[in-house]
Amino acid sequence: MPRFRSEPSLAVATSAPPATAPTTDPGGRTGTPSTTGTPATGSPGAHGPAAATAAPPVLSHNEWDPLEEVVVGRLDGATIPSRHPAVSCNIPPFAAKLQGLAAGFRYPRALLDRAQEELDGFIALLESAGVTVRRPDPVDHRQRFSTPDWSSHGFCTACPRDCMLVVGDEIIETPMAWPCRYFETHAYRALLKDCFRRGARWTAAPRPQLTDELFDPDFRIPRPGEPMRYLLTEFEPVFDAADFVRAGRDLFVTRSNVTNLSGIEWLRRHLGPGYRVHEIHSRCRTPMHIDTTFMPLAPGRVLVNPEYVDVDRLPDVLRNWDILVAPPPDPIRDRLLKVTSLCGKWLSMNVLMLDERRVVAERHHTGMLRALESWGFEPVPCDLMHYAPFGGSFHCATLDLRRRGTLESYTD
Ligand SMILES: NC(=[NH2+])NCCC[C@H](N)C(=O)O
Repeated sequence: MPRFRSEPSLAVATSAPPATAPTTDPGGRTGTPSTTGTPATGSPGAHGPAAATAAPPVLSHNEWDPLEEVVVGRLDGATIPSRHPAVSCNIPPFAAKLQGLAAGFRYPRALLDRAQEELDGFIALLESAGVTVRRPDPVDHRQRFSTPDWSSHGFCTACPRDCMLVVGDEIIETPMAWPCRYFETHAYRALLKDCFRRGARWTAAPRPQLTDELFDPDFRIPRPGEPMRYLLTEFEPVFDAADFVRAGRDLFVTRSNVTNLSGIEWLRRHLGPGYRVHEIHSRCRTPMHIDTTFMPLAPGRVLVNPEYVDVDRLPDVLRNWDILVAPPPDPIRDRLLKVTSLCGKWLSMNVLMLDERRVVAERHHTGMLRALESWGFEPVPCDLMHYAPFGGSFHCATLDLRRRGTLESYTD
């Protein structure tokens, strides 16, 4: 039976100031042989360029090992998404109206400037913590593109978390359901090719057709109390990377309006018997992306959204985990932000772990900062609230390329 509201001490390596290397390089049963993290561990300059020659370009097994290199999104060229049922059913109703009117236009300066200022601060914070920051190339997302079946404008590259999934030393481009995101990974081609050249495994899931057969024409958002419904059919596999989170050999996924069961099955088969993929049922009626619902923060510790997750229905593998119930988000009063956010209020949960103690969290959400502290984490407050019109916060805005650690099972 899961325990609730754990005491601070559990499962956190209680050593050392967080900036130093972890005391144990968890003497794992099953490290990936070619990539044992040992050489760089403990050397003072392990984060810096000096270590770059030895470091594998892509290696990240979970959401909490010490972060060494990360991709951070970019706002340049951001364009209001083209009209599509997969877009409008996943964003708050008022923002959906505005989006319908302004589709294909650039985001207004008023939204860009304040988000950019916060993004710059976030990047500075990561760099000051010794993390190498990589960026996508700037792209003009107003450009139209087409396939034989449809055409669309682009969207933006604010959220690298959504279009690429890192599992161990592999980086997977995911088959996204929003037509406006079809070519999103092109902004990362220079980065991907560089990682490939230096030894990463680079994969793209089968490119979806995104024709009408994928979208249920009778779909409407279920009312409270009605059974859950999803926009997507099983016409072909689609998924966003951000519907998955990683905890070593276990991955957790939410089925959503951008991730269908075929998409989950594709990834399960692709990863093979070395991994287990567990579904987390979300009660969110417009589900899209797991990282405001279920966020593993440390070995055996997961932050859950009490509105979306029924803690009594979590997969059995979590029975020995600490279930940390997220406190209510602090209300957002800024009207412009409220009507333009593409996200719900639970972005307070969208935190980024620097290691299994230090957690970058939104300065505005004081309830969350306090809760993290009471659970024994060290919150690092930062501002990124005005990024919400572009699709997320700290977790969405990043993609960890390298975290120092080995492949472990945390559920046995
Ligand atoms: N990786 C992301 N872009 N996550 C954003 C999660 C947004 C989520 N649909 C919400 O509204 O709360």
